[in-house]
Amino acid sequence: MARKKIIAGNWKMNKTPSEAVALVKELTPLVKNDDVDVVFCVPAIDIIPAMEAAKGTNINIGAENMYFEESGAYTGEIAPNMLVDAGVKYVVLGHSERREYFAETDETVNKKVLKAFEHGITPIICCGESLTQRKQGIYIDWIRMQIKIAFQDVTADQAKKAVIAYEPIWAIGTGETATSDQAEEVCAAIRACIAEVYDDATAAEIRIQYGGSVNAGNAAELFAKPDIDGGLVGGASLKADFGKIVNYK
Ligand SMILES: O=C[C@H](O)COP(=O)(O)O
Repeated sequence: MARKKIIAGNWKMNKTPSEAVALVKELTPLVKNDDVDVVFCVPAIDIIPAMEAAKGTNINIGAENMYFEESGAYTGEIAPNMLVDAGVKYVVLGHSERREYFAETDETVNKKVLKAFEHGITPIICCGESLTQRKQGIYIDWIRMQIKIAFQDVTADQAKKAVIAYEPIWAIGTGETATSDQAEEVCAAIRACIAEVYDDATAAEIRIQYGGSVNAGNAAELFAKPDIDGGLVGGASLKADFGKIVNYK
């Protein structure tokens, strides 16, 4: 069975609620494509208005983060059942910006992944190496470690539904995209790692995205690779270009 592509925008810390509604409306006619799962991961305050604006369209609204506790004294955090109640089906977890600026670790990412599955939310689990790690030639080992920890105690049935986003840190927001061969090498290694941890059937089903300066000009080549099942798109998801990325063929 062929894997359905999943192309997600990660808006990061951009767009006020009213701007979010306007952007969803602007992009709605441009991102129609039944062959692709389309997700807009938006700031927490934008989730409800964006969800309302996306009603009746093929756009899924996702979150950019979530906490791993159910409720309580965690000022500023968003609980999983808050996302569920708002209709959220996808959540980005372990983005390199969360790891760099907000001290997220592989262990907290794992807790969040388990909690997302417990609540029926599909995690988009981010991994990726720094430029130094790439130059040192240790990037595959690094990413395998990130994956193994992120999936600790995750069952094969859950893992099949997960989405992994391979995002080399040196390619994020820099305009420097990994070549399609570089991206495919790592996405294939991630799939092999999943096969080792689980089995071939799980590896065949899990979807792996590439993220890092994806744009309308490079999406088709990246998404044509056998182990790349779509993209996690930052900057280009905030403009009409996102329509071209979703309709890359
Ligand atoms: O989550 C998305 C990535 O960080 C990629 O961002 P970018 O497309 O702006 O490079």
